[in-house]
Amino acid sequence: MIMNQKPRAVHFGAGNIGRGFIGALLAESGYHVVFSDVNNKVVDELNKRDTYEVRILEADEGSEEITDFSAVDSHNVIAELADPNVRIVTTAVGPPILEKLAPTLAKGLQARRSAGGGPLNVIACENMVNQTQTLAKHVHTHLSPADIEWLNQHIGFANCSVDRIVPSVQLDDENPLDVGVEEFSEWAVDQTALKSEIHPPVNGMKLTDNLDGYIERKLFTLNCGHAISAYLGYVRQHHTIDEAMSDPEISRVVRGALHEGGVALVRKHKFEEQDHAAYIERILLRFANPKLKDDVKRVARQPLRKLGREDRLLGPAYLAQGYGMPIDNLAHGIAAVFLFDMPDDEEAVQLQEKVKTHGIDKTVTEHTGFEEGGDEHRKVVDAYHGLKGK
Ligand SMILES: NC(=O)c1ccc[n+]([C@@H]2O[C@H](COP(=O)([O-])OP(=O)(O)OC[C@H]3O[C@@H](n4cnc5c(N)ncnc54)[C@H](O)[C@@H]3O)[C@@H](O)[C@H]2O)c1
Ligand SMILES: O=P(O)(O)OC[C@@H](O)[C@@H](O)[C@H](O)[C@H](O)CO
Repeated sequence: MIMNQKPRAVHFGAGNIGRGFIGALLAESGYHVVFSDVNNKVVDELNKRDTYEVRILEADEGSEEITDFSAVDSHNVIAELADPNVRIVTTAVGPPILEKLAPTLAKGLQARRSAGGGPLNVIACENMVNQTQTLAKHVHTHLSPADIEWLNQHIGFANCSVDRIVPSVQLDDENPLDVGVEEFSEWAVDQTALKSEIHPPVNGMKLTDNLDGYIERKLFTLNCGHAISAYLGYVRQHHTIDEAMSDPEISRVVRGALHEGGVALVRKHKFEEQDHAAYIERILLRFANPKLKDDVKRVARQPLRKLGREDRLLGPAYLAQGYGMPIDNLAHGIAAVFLFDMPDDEEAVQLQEKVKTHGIDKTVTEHTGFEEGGDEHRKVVDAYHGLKGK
């Protein structure tokens, strides 16, 4: 057992958001952060070095120095999870990875139970609705009923919404761990699901009992506009999001889509109209940040996930439709997803194969739920043909 009195946090996924946001906040808040990653190169670098920098990529550049971290590969993380000094477990690995990570987390929590370890909270910081609950379900499949009972009493699984644009940019720094981020950040956590107080409190973590509002506002606005700018950017051969947003045709569609979804979000969550309009404007400015150099391919990654019914494109489209609002710009953005032809993205390859084999009409129906002959289906397919011809 590791006998260090300092509170520890285990964070799975030492990538962009792991090093650039969640891990950095935990370290700044007084935790020793143990990163767990399957990438041995990152694990070695994290163990070799004492610090890395989080560089703010804005007109007024600044940087934060992150210290007090170590790293383990997934085999050694089980002992870490049993350590009573570990108070919080976070992930930022990508939604499809949570199922793969679950057996290890289950073993670690079993080891914690055997060691008589105390409560802790698990928070999956992934861009998808209720991912911590999804992780909990996967973990349960690897546990006995008695373990699950113990888990229900001692381990909080709290959903969250996490927002900070962290591009995959290789900074020309000497330290490969350095990461570039935008200044803005927001991390909202469902406090109703916590099983123990988060102590020490994490700077910048907002505890809320209205998480649904935060999740939908962020996913259906920031990620919606981001995705549309990326897919249209790809079609119109732009390389980065800021470049795409400087294309008047793209920025018009993105702004239009955010307002279509926005009207519905304001109604559903009873947001103040003016506040939401300001939220949209702030997001458009964030996209235009030329220092981020955020690759359209990163933002467009995994198009099948992004076409999920509760995700950033169809989520706001169905919401707007439900309130009888038009969805012309959202449909335009959705159409562009079917043109994302990226050989090194497995989901893009699958989608392109479907379009080739079944044709665009059927593929749109399968992935959007819009019936052939319906207004929404026609809008998406017409926009697809219009974009394809460009
Ligand atoms: N980058 C952003 O701007 C941003 C912002 C908010 C939320 N997110 C979300 O955060 C998550 C991660 O995104 P990212 O941009 O940091 O991706 P990334 O690819 O930079 O990082 C993911 C990391 O997870 C590691 N990993 C993969 N499988 C693993 C496993 N089984 N165990 C431990 N580590 C594993 C990878 O090696 C990689 O280091 C995604 O869900 C994303 O939607 C990203
Ligand atoms: O991470 P994804 O693939 O779900 O989405 C790509 C980007 O839109 C996303 O990473 C944003 O940069 C992030 O959500 C900002 O908070």
